[in-house]
Amino acid sequence: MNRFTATSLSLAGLYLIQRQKLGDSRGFLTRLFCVEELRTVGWINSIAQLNHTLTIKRGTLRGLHFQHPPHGEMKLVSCLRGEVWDVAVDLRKGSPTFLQWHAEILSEENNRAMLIPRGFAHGFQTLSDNVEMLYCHTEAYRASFEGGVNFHDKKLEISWPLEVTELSPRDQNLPMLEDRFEGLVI
Ligand SMILES: Cc1cn([C@H]2C[C@H](O)[C@@H](COP(=O)(O)OP(=O)(O)O[C@H]3O[C@H](C)C(=O)[C@H](O)[C@H]3O)O2)c(=O)[nH]c1=O
Repeated sequence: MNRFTATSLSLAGLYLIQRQKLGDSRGFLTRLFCVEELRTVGWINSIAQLNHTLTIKRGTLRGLHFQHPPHGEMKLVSCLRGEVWDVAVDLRKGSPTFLQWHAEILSEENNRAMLIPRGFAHGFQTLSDNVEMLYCHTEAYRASFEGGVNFHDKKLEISWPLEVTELSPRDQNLPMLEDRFEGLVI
C-alpha cells in the first residue's frame, strides 16, 4: 500500500484506513478509494454504490444498520467534513467477537476511514455540526433486505459520546437483539 495505511482492529476483518494527503501550495490530493490497494484488506469487488450524506446537527445518531444476507455488504466509510464517532458491531454467526463493537473517530482532519466487512452493523454519532460522510458499498441498496439494531441495545452496551440530539423515526424504533439471535451467516 502506498496511499493508504491499514490497521487491523480488535474485530477480525475490520480495518482503520489512514489516507495519505499529497499536499502542495495549491492544497492537497487524497485518494478516497483504490481497489488495488484495498484488495489486500479484503475488498474484492468493485464499488456497487457510492453514498453521500449530510448530517446537520451535532449529536445526531444514524444506525445501527446492516443488510441481511445474501445482500450483506462491505463498506468503506469516510468522513469528508466535520467529525464522527464511528461504530462497527460484529454480528457474524460464530465469530469469536460476536456482539462486540469497536469505535473510531473519523474526521475531515484525520483523513481516516473505517473498512467494515460483511456481517457488521454500522452507525455513527456526529461530534460536530454539518458532517458529510461518503460510503463505498460492495452491494446495491435493497430496502427489503435492510436490517437494524437499536443503538441503545443492552446486549451491546455501546458508549456514545454525546446526548443524542436527532434520530430518525426508523432508528428510534429499531429492535433490540433477541436472546435467540445467533448472528448473520455471511
Ligand atoms: C442506505 C440507503 C438509503 N436510501 C434511502 C432510504 C431512505 O429513503 C433515505 C435515507 O435512508 P436512511 O435513513 O436509511 O439513511 P441513513 O440513516 O444514513 O442510513 C445509512 O446510515 C448507516 C449509518 C449506514 O451504515 C448505512 O450506510 C445506511 O443505512 O435514503 C437509498 O436510497 N440508498 C441507500 O443506500
